[in-house]
Amino acid sequence: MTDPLDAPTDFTFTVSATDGQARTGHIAMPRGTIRTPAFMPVGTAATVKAMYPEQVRDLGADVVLGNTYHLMLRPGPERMARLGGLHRFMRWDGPILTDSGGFQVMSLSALRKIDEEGVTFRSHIDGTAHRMSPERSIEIQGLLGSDIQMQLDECVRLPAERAEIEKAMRLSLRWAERCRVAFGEQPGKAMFGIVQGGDIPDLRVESARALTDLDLKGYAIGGLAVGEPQAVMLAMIETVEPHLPATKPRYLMGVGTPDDLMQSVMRGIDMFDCVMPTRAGRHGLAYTRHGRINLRNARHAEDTRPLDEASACPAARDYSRAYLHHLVRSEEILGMMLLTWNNLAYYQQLMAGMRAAIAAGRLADFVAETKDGWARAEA
Ligand SMILES: CNc1nc2cc(C(N)=O)ccc2[nH]1
Repeated sequence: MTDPLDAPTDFTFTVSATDGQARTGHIAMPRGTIRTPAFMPVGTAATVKAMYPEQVRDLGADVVLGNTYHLMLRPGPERMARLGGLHRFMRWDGPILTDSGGFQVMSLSALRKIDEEGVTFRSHIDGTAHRMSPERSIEIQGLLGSDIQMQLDECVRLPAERAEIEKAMRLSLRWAERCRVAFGEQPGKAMFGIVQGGDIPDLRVESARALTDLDLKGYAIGGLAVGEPQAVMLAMIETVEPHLPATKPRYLMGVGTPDDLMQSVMRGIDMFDCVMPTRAGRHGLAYTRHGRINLRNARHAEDTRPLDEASACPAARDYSRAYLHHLVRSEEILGMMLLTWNNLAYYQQLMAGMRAAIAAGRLADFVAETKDGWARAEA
């Protein structure tokens, strides 16, 4: 938390160095500074699962993501506001980015219907009916106390026909304008638009150009990491990037693996969120400098080495693989906690490494060295 006396009053993005298409810099906001490229741990239901907020901060995260769909269903936006907002509720005093809820309505709820006005759906928790318009999504994100709010959009799973992708992209553009009006002027906060258009280049360009005309504070690339190969995802980033303002942050939603992050940073992405490190940790998978390790595998049963003796993270440095294997096989809660801690620490170390490499003009070397470390998997 920056000193209130000199905390910025607005949302400003500064690029301090570039290396090819890659950028490093920071977003200054009243609640704190976000170093970019940034990875945002996902705090779905007001918690980064299996982590204390102090740990999330200590491992280098500047910003966390809250899921509007989950929080609007439980505890509810008006109750969250009465309790002082999401920051106080979950004891996170840095910036919080909230998604609009649209993606999770489509992926989690039953009986959902989309029309011009918004989306109607039933809660996956208790089956109650809910309706969310662009205006209500922004209102909910405001009640939560969100610092960076996302427009309501329609994300189409791939593969899909052009007609379906085009219809959803144009609806999302109309909803972007409604969200901009609903958000109004909130100094120190931001609303990001979301580029849609599936895997169709001309629709991606149309979406990016139309959103740029709205002069928003940041631009997300949505509609990816929805079943397409990495090559298609990267091609869409390359298609969209030239049509987004270089002076605004670019946020790639729902991405990704460590390799996805590096390939996307090289193509000009500044912000990421993904459940991969936290979800994988709960399933016994560890991301390390030596590649991904499945601790459920019997080969770790008597391996006294830690995951990474050179890591600054105690979960990676101080516990044997044999112990982690035992915890995972025994389905002990501590196994989920330690591997989640390790994975988030690795993701933040990767982002910090890329920020430094871009500043030094050696991102390509950093990427090659990182991939070489994964390839030299230990015996
Ligand atoms: C895990 N993949 C993923 N793709 C996403 C797309 C969106 C979107 N709004 O297009 C949001 C969240 C997403 N998560």
